[in-house]
Amino acid sequence: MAEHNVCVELVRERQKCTFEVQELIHLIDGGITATEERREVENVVCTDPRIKDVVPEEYLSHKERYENAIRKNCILQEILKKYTEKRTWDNFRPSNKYRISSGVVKDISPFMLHTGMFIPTLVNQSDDEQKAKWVPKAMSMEIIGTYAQTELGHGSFIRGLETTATYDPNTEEFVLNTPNLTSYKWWPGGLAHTANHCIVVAQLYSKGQHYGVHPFFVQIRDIETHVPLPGIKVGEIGPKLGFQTANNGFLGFENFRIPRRNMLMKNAQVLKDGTYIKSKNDKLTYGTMVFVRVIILFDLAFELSRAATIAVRYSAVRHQSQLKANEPELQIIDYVTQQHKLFIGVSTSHVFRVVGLWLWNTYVKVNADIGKGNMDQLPELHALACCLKAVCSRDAAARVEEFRLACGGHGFMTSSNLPIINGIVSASITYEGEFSVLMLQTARFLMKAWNGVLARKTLTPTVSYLSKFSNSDRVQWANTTAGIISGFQAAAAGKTKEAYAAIQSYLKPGTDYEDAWNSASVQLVSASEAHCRAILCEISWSEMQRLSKTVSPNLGKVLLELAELYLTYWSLEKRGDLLMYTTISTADIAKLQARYEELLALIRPNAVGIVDGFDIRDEILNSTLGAYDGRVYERLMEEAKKSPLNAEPVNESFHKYIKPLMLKAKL
Ligand SMILES: CCC/C=C/C(=O)SCCNC(=O)CCNC(=O)[C@H](O)C(C)(C)COP(=O)([O-])OP(=O)([O-])OC[C@H]1O[C@@H](n2cnc3c(N)ncnc32)[C@H](O)[C@@H]1OP(=O)([O-])[O-]
Ligand SMILES: Cc1cc2nc3c(=O)[nH]c(=O)nc-3n(C[C@H](O)[C@H](O)[C@H](O)COP(=O)(O)OP(=O)(O)OC[C@H]3O[C@@H](n4cnc5c(N)ncnc54)[C@H](O)[C@@H]3O)c2cc1C
Repeated sequence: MAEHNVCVELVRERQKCTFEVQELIHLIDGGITATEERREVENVVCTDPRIKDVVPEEYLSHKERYENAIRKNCILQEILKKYTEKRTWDNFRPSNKYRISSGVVKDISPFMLHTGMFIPTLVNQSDDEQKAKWVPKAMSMEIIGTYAQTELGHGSFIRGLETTATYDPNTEEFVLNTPNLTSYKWWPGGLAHTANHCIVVAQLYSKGQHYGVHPFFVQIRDIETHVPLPGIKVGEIGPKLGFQTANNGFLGFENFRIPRRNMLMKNAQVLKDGTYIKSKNDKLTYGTMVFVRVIILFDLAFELSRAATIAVRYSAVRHQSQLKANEPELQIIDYVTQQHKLFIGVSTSHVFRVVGLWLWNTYVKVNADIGKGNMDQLPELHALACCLKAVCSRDAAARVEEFRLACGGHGFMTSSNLPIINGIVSASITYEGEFSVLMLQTARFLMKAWNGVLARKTLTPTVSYLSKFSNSDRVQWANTTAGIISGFQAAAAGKTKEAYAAIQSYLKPGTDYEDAWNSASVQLVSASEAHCRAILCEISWSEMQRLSKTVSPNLGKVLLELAELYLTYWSLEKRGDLLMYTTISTADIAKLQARYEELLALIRPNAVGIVDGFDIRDEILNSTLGAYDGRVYERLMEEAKKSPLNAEPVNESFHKYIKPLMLKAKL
């Protein structure tokens, strides 16, 4: 980046920085080589002239926008081939390399579900023979797929799906049907006009018996002509709050036949004669969702880092109002209320990344155990993935909205990119398991764990703290990071105990457990949230502490400040809980508040350096407000001039409508 074009405010901010930004970049990427590899890919893609839009995508019609997204994503796939030649799914791990997609289209890629869910499902749910047949074709994009589970009538309640796959032993085929309107698949990304294959989750019937939902590999369009195959009704579901280029679709089947071996058979099988062989655990069918819930934490960390970069750089460039008479207007980043809006979002991005890595490692370990036939840790992984996905997506959406508000009016401009990021992040609260639904899954686990506490059993690692805080005494508070973590655990234990007690109190004679559960469900969600916050605080603090020891003292100090800010911010937010479940006093809270303000001041001089550490190229930020050089006003005007309305000084609607209206007014 040419430093001479950079605005004076950002030059000054960068001079103030107390740590080596490159070191932070390498830490986030996972090493120097990873940074170099990522930058190489980004450089090749972002400098390809075919990728640059002449007309910004938001001015295109819905149809043009999709076509443009497809054109550019095909170029991306072509370029990426060179870099992913040696890649097999076995060596997959979350990486910053994949964020290049945001440098190609501002909104979501129509191929997102192909890589994000179609391939992972083929890899994790097919038997070896199926894998060998399908995975290479999917990896090379010889076939393009999606994941079709949700229907018009059911999304959360998977057992309620209505699409049927009925086995016909005479032809050794499954017959797929969507018997009514509500059984139409609805939502899958890329399903409408992009994919020629999909994983269809359908109710399995064989020999007159119903065996629940199972995944099937289904070709829906002709490979050559792309025309939907006979018996397939497919189309697009229309514009949404975001995800405009994701090509979400609907899909119906009318006696559509697929070979028996198109049922994904790693876990359960249907033999030629229709005999059903049960899976070791029927929840393994839900495996792709667990995988994606884990990966979502990295996506959220990335989207937060984009929004943070935009809002922090803009706040350093923007001047507004005088703090003291006769003095220049302040950079808005110097208002402490602005720092309060910004820095927690910056720190949250780091927290999600490090907790995401911890969750990923847990996922890999549990999956390896499952491979050896040991399912013991699956419930704990499921409970963790559910609450972390739910809480982190909701927090990320709140932080992105705060970043948008922190940019005042300009944050409302599409050209700031904050509205598009907002759409992307808010969708994640709903997809892959809706917030409350997932929180209640974790609550189920917590209720079982509380039964374990009462029976004095040894609990699994992530809930073992419940035993420690099982009595009614308020926990001794200490104004230290260890004290804060312990306070959050005490709150989680207290809320778990109360939700458990609430269920018991609703369980009067004649009341079903399910009704009592429903009556207590607000408290159950609250217990899940508290449990999740305890995990976020404990894991992020221990991980950031560990990382701080692997870097230079200057960077280590910054990492710890960010981690402590996160803990302190949430202690203040949740002071009510802490007052209920610990001995925290108003004087302790005042000390926390003072420390929080101290941390804002400590982070302030490094704020621009810290977001530079996310190392997000301008083409990936896509923002008039957040570019590296800080030329905010020039960019806003340049982008405004691209409005098609500015192509002519007088729009024809004046002569057609406004002038006649004015003339009529004269009469
Ligand atoms: C880019 C955008 C892409 C988006 C894509 C999508 O959105 S794709 C679409 C994404 N769609 C969604 O995400 C839909 C969200 N909905 C769901 O995932 C499920 O319907 C459900 C989990 C809510 C309920 O399922 P259910 O009615 O079958 O279950 P139940 O409540 O009766 O519990 C029975 C037992 O099973 C356990 N268990 C459950 N799941 C798992 C698991 N994954 N692993 C392990 N275990 C699991 C549970 O803990 C319980 O154990 P317990 O306590 O008895 O020991
Ligand atoms: C942008 C986007 C992309 C998507 N992509 C895909 C895709 O590629 N493939 C795919 O298959 N699906 C996809 N989906 C669908 C998505 O997975 C579902 O929308 C999601 O799982 C929620 O289900 P639902 O829409 O049926 O909501 P509902 O379940 O109808 O939720 C409505 C309300 O009911 C409440 N509710 C429901 N059940 C319970 C309960 N048991 N207890 C308490 N409250 C409850 C919810 O909390 C919510 O407040 C996508 C959705 C979006 C928004």
